[in-house]
Amino acid sequence: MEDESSENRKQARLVILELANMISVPMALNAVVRLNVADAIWQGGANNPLSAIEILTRVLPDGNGDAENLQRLLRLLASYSVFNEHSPSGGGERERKYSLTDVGKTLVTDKEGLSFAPFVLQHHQDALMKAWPLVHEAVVDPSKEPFERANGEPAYSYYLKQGNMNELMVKAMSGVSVPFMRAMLQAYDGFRGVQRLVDVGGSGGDCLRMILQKHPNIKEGINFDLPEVLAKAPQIPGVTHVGGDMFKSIPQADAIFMKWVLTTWTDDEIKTIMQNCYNSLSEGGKLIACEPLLPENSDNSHRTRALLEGDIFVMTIYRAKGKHRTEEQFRKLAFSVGFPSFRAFHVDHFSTVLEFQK
Ligand SMILES: C[S@@+](CC[C@H](N)C(=O)[O-])C[C@H]1O[C@@H](n2cnc3c(N)ncnc32)[C@H](O)[C@@H]1O
Repeated sequence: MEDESSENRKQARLVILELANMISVPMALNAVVRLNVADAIWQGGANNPLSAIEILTRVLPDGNGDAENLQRLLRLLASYSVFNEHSPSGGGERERKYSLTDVGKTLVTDKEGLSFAPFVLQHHQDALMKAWPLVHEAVVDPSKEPFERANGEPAYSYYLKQGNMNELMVKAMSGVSVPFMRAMLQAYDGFRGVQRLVDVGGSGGDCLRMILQKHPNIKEGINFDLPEVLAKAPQIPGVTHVGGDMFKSIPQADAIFMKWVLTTWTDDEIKTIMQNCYNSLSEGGKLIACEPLLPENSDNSHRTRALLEGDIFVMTIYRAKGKHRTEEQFRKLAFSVGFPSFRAFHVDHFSTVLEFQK
């Protein structure tokens, strides 16, 4: 019989209870995003510490709402570094005040109307939430992903049939992709000499717009995505919209850009996409893909956890055999369709630039 009073057992019981209640964390995050708490605290850069009552009067100005319950959410999220908690007079429930940490600031709406908030909302919509109790089914039978089991069809086609889901997806992608692209374009100069660039799965077109701004040598930029997605995408000077299916063919180019596209598909599907890229590239042309890159070793760092969590998200929502891959797995896939040269540029902790040259 184990000694339940030993430190090891106490720790073990604590950790399993923390894990069993972990759902409180993303749902609390989703709640503060729905309430628009980050913008309420930020107030044009003031970021002054505010009590839950003060925040509540900003997010629900009609005077309704429960400040104590808001504070319970803020406390939990302070323990995950989303908010700083200030208790100037050593405690007391009404004394606690909250400001935004660097993590919390990612939820603040910027001048372009973007932030990470739509990504949080996008991940917690009803149709996606319905898939999560079915994760074990991806082990029992991976022929159908949990999202499809729960909703009767695959995620992308489901989004397209629900206009608001498609719009939220585009907004979520822009909010996450724009800051990444700023960092990526500072560190990576592989677009030099490119004249005709196709962005495969370009969504709202932000990535392409930013690449063209930085590299005026690119004379022609093509946003290639599903026609239904492009129908909602804004017109951007210098960018042509071409609707199509990357599994059939991709417009000719001397470089192809692709961000967060390969990850959601199976190995066989990736080979088809990469083969179509290879066929459409001129000799010496490049496929520049930005994808999450899984580390070889498992540990408890933020990076490894964020990438492993994203991997389970892909398995649950997009394809039971779609996944985050290691550098070596990408190298093998690329060689198998004929790309002789491959380089990885580590410009970000989550996504890596993978350059495949024909
Ligand atoms: C995860 S989003 C990435 C969007 C954008 N590249 C970014 O990172 O901000 C994947 C994109 O692939 C597009 N897509 C899905 N299936 C496609 C297909 N068969 N052909 C072309 N694009 C497709 C989706 O519409 C979506 O815009």
